[in-house]
Amino acid sequence: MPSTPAVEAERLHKRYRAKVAVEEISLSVGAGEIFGVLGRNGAGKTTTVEMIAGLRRPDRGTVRVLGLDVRRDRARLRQVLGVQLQDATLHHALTVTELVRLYATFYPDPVPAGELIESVSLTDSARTRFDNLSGGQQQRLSIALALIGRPRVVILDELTTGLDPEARRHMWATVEGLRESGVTVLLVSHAMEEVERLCDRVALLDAGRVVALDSPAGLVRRAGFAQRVTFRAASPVPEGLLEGLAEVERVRADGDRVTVEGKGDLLQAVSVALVRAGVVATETRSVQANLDDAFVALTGHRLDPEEESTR
Ligand SMILES: Nc1ncnc2c1ncn2[C@@H]1O[C@H](COP(=O)(O)OP(=O)(O)OP(=O)(O)O)[C@@H](O)[C@H]1O
Repeated sequence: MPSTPAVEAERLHKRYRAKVAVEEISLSVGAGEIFGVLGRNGAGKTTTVEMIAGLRRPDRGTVRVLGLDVRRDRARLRQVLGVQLQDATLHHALTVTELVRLYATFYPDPVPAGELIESVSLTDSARTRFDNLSGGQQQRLSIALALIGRPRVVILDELTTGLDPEARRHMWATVEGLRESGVTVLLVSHAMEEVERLCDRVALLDAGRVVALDSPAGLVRRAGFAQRVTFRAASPVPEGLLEGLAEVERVRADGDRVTVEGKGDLLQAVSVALVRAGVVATETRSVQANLDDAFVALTGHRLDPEEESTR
């Protein structure tokens, strides 16, 4: 990691009247990283990135972006930092091209309008008013506007909330393109799939604190979670057969339904052992532990409260 981090936030604290939104948060993001800030609604994600962007004053703590003090060096910050926040208030009566041209006037060397619009696949809608764009198109435009000044650091808040699967994949490709051009991305999300796919490292936030910070794979590992293979056995599984495999940590049987937890290539190990023992397995499923499982291990609750009762 280079000596000057792209983003360095130390011991941030923010209270709104009686409500402490951010208790104490410290983050250091390396240049060129895609860094995820993941947590449930209300965990303090938006407040944190607003303080990092210099848009909200922390009650305590400091923030530097590319070595700049975000409160004191605002003019210089504006030239290196692009921000796409939730509920961006844009001029709704302007067309895509008009908005891009307006924002271009804020920067010394803006990306040419046509190129920028093309990069977020809005060329066919260039003459459409903001109001008449779909949700996904509005999101893509707000990202384009965050990128117009060729920023070296970009903050994206709830990138794909409310988008359909195709628009979401499109947005992910846009972020992957940023990685290729060396831009540092701070990505706020409560969608673990998005974070797992895009981010080099992730800070898990809960109740205004960082509860864990690691690569997505590292977080899942640190939570001590296993892969699970489940199947129905047509005949009894010989005792000790699965327990003896190096990949297996735990075996549970409930009638003919067997659940095996373990590591490595568990599915293959279990399948081969069953075939060799002449046991026919049906309805075989393999599930890998994910960030949501890690979040449960660390905080005691799921990322998506609606899923709490269904898993
Ligand atoms: N301007 C405000 N005034 C009072 N309380 C606020 C304000 N902004 C946020 N809060 C509260 O502070 C807490 C953290 O909010 P914040 O928006 O930072 O969380 P978040 O993790 O980004 O959530 P979401 O995903 O819902 O945006 C929440 O309880 C929220 O209700």
